[in-house]
Formats: sequence, C-alpha cells, structure tokens
Amino acid sequence: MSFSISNLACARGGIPVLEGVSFTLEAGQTLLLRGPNGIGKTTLLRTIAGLQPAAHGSITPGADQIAYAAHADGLKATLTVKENLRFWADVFGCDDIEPALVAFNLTELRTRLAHNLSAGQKRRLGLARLLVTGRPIWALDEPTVSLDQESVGLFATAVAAHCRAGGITLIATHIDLGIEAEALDLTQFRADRQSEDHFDEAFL
Ligand SMILES: Nc1ncnc2c1ncn2[C@@H]1O[C@H](COP(=O)(O)OP(=O)(O)OP(=O)(O)O)[C@@H](O)[C@H]1O
Repeated sequence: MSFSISNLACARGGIPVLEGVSFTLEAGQTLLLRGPNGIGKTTLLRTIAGLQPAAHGSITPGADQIAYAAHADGLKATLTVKENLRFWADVFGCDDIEPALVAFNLTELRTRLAHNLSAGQKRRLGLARLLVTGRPIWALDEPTVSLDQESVGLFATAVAAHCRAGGITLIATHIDLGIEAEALDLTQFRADRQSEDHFDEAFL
C-alpha cells in the first residue's frame, strides 16, 4: 500500500488554492500538513477525500480507500455513542465496535446520546469512527481540537496502531501532537492567484 499525489492543483469557491502538490507515502507513514491559516490544508484533504474534484493532477488510490475526519464531528445527535458507532460500522461492514469504544475511552459513555456529550467526548466519538471504517488511509483535519492531554494521547496511540498495521495517516494541524512524523508545509504550493485576475480582465 502506498498513497501518491502527483502534480495536484485544487481550488475553493472557484479560486485556485494549491498547485503542483506531489508526494508519496508508504505503508506505515504519517504526514503532518502544515502552513498558515487559509493556505489550503482543508481544501487538500477535501480533495483527497473526494468531496471536491481536483483541478489538475492525480491521487492514488482514490476516495474509496480514504477515511476522512473533518472539522465537524459528523455525529448523529439523537443516537447514543454505541448506536453512532454501530451505524458507521454497518456502513463500512465492520462487525465489532468494542475496540473503537475502548481505544477512545468511550465504554462508560456507550448509552449516552451524542447530543449530550461534551465537546471533547464528541471529538473522541468522531475519531473512534475511523477505527470502524477499515480504510487504510486516514485524512484528518485538526483532529485534536477540544481534546484534553490524555485524549490527545489516545489519539496518538490510535494513529501509531493504524500505521503499525500498514495504514497511512495525513493530519492537518497547527499544534504539536507528540507524533513522530514528517511534516509538509503547503506554503510552497500556494497557487498563483494572479491568474484569476487575468481571467476577469479578459471579460471586462
Ligand atoms: N466555501 C468556500 N468558498 C470560497 N472560498 C473558500 C471556502 N472555504 C474556504 N475558502 C478559502 O479557501 C482558502 C483555503 O482554505 P482552507 O480552509 O483550505 O485553508 P486551511 O489551510 O485549512 O486554513 P486553516 O488553517 O485556517 O484551517 C482560503 O483562502 C479560504 O478563505
């Protein structure tokens, strides 16, 4: 298993954001995506997850191998913790949700409605979902927002286990997660946004 991006360009709201993004990750690797606010970390992850098309270039393998965790937790508010995980496990064909409950310290909260969880507990449940997808590539957008130190540790442990099992993890984050990984600053891939001005002028 490897994950490869070649000469990728992506846009947001019709405006070019990144261009010329190329890298390859091998099984077991984690890559931290860095760069200032607005540089395009979320845009890149959304493109990798298949939520928006690439403007140019290729991503291999495709979105059916990606588990994406966005800024929002994406929980079903009226289902319990256990029911939320069971829902996603059924979608992805996973039999056993217990390892996911244990990994993110959710066992005692299993019967609580997602609506009634604290922000950090919601985030833990959102991340536990990754474990029932069975997908080899995790694309995570600021995954530790709202997490306390102990929960950041649970997250780091889950990432390490995923990578030991041959998985690949991409993490967009501004903070130090205590995870040993290479970092890629997306600033070097900032798109030349002059092109949109030329476009406008041509039609005025
Ligand atoms: N829905 C949208 N429509 C138009 N432009 C958008 C939209 N969402 C984001 N953008 C713009 O796209 C660019 C890239 O945003 P993106 O969210 O990918 O950056 P980011 O690196 O993840 O930022 P941050 O570190 O603040 O989370 C920014 O200039 C942003 O203002």
